Amino acid sequence: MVLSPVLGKLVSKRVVLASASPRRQEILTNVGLRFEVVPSWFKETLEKSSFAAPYEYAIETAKQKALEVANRMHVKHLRTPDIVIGADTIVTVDEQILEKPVDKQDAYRMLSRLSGKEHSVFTGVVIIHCSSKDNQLETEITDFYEETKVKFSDLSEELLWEYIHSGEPMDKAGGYGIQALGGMLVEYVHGDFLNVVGFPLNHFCKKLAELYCPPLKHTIQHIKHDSIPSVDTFESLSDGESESSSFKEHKGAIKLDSPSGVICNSENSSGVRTGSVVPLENQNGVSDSAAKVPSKILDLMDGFRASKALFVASKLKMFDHLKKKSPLKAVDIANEAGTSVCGTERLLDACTALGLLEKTPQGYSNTDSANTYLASDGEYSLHGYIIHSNDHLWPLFTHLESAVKEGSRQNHRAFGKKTEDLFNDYYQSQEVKQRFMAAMHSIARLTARDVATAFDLSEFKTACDLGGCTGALAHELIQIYPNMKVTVFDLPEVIANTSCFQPSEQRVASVTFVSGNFFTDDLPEADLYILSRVLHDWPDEKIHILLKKISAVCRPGSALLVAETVLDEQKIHPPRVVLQSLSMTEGKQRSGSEYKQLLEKYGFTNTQIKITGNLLDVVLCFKKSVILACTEIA
Ligand SMILES: O=c1[nH]cc([C@@H]2O[C@H](COP(=O)(O)OP(=O)(O)OP(=O)(O)O)[C@@H](O)[C@H]2O)c(=O)[nH]1
Repeated sequence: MVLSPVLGKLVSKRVVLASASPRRQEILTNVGLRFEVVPSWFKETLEKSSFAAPYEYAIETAKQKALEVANRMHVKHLRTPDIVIGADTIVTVDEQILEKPVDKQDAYRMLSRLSGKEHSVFTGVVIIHCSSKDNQLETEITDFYEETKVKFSDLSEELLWEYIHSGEPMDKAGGYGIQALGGMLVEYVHGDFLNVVGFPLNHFCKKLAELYCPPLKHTIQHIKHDSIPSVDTFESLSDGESESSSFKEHKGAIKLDSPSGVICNSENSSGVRTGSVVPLENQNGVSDSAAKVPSKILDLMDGFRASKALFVASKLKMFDHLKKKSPLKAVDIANEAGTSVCGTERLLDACTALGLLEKTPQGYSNTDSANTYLASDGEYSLHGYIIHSNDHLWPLFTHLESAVKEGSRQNHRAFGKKTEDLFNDYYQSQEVKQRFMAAMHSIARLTARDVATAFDLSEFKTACDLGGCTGALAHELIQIYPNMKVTVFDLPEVIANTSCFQPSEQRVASVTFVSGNFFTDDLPEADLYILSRVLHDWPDEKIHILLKKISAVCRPGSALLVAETVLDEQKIHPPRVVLQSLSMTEGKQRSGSEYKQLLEKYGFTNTQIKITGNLLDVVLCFKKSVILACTEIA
């Protein structure tokens, strides 16, 4: 797949499309980009005459649309998006800019102007990279435009009005949709067809390639030729390893002596310095191998060190110490944590190199995201899940080779216990139980907003979160839907331990905790059943029992909401989830069509899937074929 190097880099980013245009959503979905849709509230009212060229107007409008969304998300939500994409399409004819018609007369005015003539369609696109510094939104803006020429045939009055009465022109720039009925008006198209439809995909992909996988430029002067041609076609992206610098285009600067040649340093997208060794004997000529710095492979090789550094710093509560007081010197943190000064200093430097801490002559401080996600007390802290990763997943993954050879989970090797015993263990040992619940709570807090708002659930008066653990999602649901009452149904051992996870100002009456086993006990009544991060963990036989039970208690019109990460149809994205499968649980991760098929088997139809671009995606389906309109919340 030629797109994979770019998509691979975007997969862990929160990408937002600031557009309500269903065409833009479809075009970007078709290439496999994962994104959220947050339509812009910016009104397209810029003064056209103040722009020297029409494309400048389109770019500026696209920019304002995207900035409005970036600012709104930054202020309203805790997670600033990483990338916001905005676009604006206009038509120009006789030096006039045409946008969407406001009514049928306006559509008539536009289309009769276009009749028998060639016109231009411009789409301005902006890609905004966002970050948050001291709670301020920082942006880096890349923009471009594309022009396509379109010629209409002579349109008779009759044809014009027939087309206008079809209703198609109303939400389209210039008053026509080239991809549908409006295609009959067109004599020829010169340029990118999708640009007319609303999004110049080809130019966009090239721009992403420039930003994320730029060609590796030799910075060593005595090499005569570049051994890699510059990337000016999208096709040349197929080499997943030729990625070496970030969208800020860091130029290599440092030359180091090496026994085998010269090391030319540059920075890759994660800011990590990489070096390419150029054999001395090739320095007067072209060396193919010299240009290929396998930075991705090097990063993968070193990934375990980074994970473990994060785990240990979390376990030793370093982010907590620094949240209470900063900057702190290594010696102060070592005293607090009861660790060696030299070891602590190395760990703190490693965390700084990984972008988790900041280092100044006064000492170390947390970054904003360390304060939010790594300190253990934050509302959205991932501390619980990090400790679970260290204490439970890490030992399992050290036995990955055996897991692959034997095709089974390695609990016996990692913990000296069989899977069944270990599962029971979660609910026997208080410490393990709390650790597991804290891990589940971490993820549930972080994902609850996305899950609760993926669809408009306001028509459901009662919901039951099966395996809802600490009730994190339930509390989010009642915040967003004040008329909803939610029952959290989980094992008695879990329910008995939920008190320490409850929000301080909860509306007690709206969330009820009920103990039970969803495989064997009666399920509480509800209009909406929820299975969040449940299905991927269980083998088919168990899923059969569970879905059969839910289907049996669901009244027609009731719904089932499944929150899981939905794999792409090839089942290779997102990589985080593909890697999760290596834990070798008896369950499995599924693609959208697999979820749809599975749910249909149990009488659930009208399946809608919302890819949130975040940790969890959401599938909503309804019992029997009752059609209920569920609109997405922006
Ligand atoms: O042939 C076609 N030409 C144009 C379109 C659609 O027209 C609109 C253009 O409007 P705009 O750029 O302002 O975008 P909006 O739809 O208002 O969405 P935003 O939220 O992004 O402002 C666009 O939807 C094109 O797809 C067409 O479909 N065919």
